[in-house]
Amino acid sequence: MAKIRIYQLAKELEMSNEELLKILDDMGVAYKSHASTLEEDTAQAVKELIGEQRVAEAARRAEEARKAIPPRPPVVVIMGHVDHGKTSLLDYLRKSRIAEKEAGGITQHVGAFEVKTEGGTVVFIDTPGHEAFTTIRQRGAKVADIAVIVIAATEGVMPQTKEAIAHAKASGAKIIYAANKMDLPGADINRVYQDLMQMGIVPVAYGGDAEVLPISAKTGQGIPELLETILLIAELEDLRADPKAEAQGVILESRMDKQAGALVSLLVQQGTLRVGDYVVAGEHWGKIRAMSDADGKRRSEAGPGSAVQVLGFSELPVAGETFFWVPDQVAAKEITEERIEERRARESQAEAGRTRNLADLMRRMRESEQKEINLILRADTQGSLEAIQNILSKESGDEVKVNVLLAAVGAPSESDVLLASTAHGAILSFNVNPSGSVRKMAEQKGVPLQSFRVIYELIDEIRRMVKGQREPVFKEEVLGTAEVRAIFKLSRGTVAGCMVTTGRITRNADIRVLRKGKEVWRGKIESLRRLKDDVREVSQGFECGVMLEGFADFQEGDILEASQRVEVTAG
Ligand SMILES: Nc1nc2c(ncn2[C@@H]2O[C@H](COP(=O)(O)OP(=O)(O)OP(=O)(O)O)[C@@H](O)[C@H]2O)c(=O)[nH]1
Repeated sequence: MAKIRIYQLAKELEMSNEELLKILDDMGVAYKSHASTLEEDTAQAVKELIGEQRVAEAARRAEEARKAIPPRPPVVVIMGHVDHGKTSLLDYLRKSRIAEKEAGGITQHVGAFEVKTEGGTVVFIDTPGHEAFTTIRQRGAKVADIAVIVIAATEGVMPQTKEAIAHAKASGAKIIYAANKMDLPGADINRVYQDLMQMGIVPVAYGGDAEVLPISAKTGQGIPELLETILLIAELEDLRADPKAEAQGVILESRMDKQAGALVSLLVQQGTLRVGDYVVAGEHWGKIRAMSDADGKRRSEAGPGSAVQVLGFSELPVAGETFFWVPDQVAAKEITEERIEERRARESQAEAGRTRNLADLMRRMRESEQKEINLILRADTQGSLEAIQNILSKESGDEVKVNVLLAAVGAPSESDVLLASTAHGAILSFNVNPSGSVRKMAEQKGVPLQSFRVIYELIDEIRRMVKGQREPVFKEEVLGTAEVRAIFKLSRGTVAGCMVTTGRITRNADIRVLRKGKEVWRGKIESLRRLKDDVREVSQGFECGVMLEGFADFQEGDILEASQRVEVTAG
């Protein structure tokens, strides 16, 4: 930057000459008038100073605006190993709130309930376990701010405790550990401490920052302290929500009732939902006709942190879907229709884009410039897990970080697949084989799942992932060709009546339309039929009807060439 006069700089910085002169005075810069020239580095220093001041001012305003938004209650989910007392804890909490009300008060299940204490209100998600929680997370919604991991102090950390911790961590929720069943003679909080430390989680009692609280879901011992800790963490998290904003939140549950119709439970996270409002959730919309809360009371409005059951959806939205307010029916219809169309388009591409193996995952990571590899490790023994993790810790580099979401003994489970699918990760197993149903689920959800028998093969695979050496190489394999013999214009589109002249045509093949040897179009098949039936493939010598996605200008004599991309396994 060359020399500049003060009034020019003031203009450039969009400020008055007086303001700039004042700043120059503060900086001790000498000048005669606003027409004086500034040295290049002085002008630069002024610019930087003003830049900084403006950033600070914007941050201050943003903070002020945030502080003007009222606090909201924390939302808590309870997770843990089977039989460690999740349901009992929820029951205790639910009862303690009912006891405060008049006897005989009705309660209804609306997916979440509030517990009011002197220190504030806490909202508990009413379904124990991490399946429900993960289904919600799968759709991208963050519902719980805090996860309470229940660990029976009679047993200590068990396999599902680890899974629950992994799920909670992946969701970004703050975690509190509740050592339960402390009323039993066999309970030992030290066992819980030790087990957690083995996982690298250091309890406050040992100088770490993991809150581990002794409780009994049976006697209620320690539960007030648990609630206090939840509220303390909530305060530190400074959770806020604007009741004046447009309502939005998460669908917690939905079911069809023979008499009432669609019963949908939802949690309002922002804004205030009112009877008469229109909302969209996923591909469905509703006009709220009535709302009721966990006490069975009719509500005309529900603010942030309220869980309510609503009437007014004609079809069931999926649990975990986020919902949001829209102004009217026109908007509701248009948005849901758009979404349905988008999904259809995605589905037809899904076949091609689905992650099938680690190489696919790598490619996707590179495309999205993801710098972390999320892994779930499963092995036959604790010893082999430790060995793998030891080597792994040396592989994690600056460029790509290997993030182990869960390392556990035993075969990969369906819950692992959910976790990997939400975190866009892969499951690697050593000396343990996933069951058929787990494999199938992984396939459906596009989660790479690979088993190894030799530790070093597993490590090599990860090394390749880290170094990005596993650039997949594809080649195009021609499956067959078909000749267009007749063209039918139907209401649903144009169908090319074809004869398969060589090889075969498959439903999900890539198609090139060749006219006089030249490619005129390239894309996918919309529908492939033999006689009246949708088929997956048609072989040489048979006739078929083909509709293409986005191409209808067939001419008799056009050749459809079907091919598929196959991965050439690099050495
Ligand atoms: N003595 C004692 N028993 C408890 C306590 N908490 C739970 N139990 C008992 O432990 C058993 C399992 O408790 P649940 O609350 O059903 O455990 P859960 O974790 O919800 O189990 P699942 O729903 O099967 O995953 C029940 O028999 C409870 O009565 C406790 O603090 N003290």
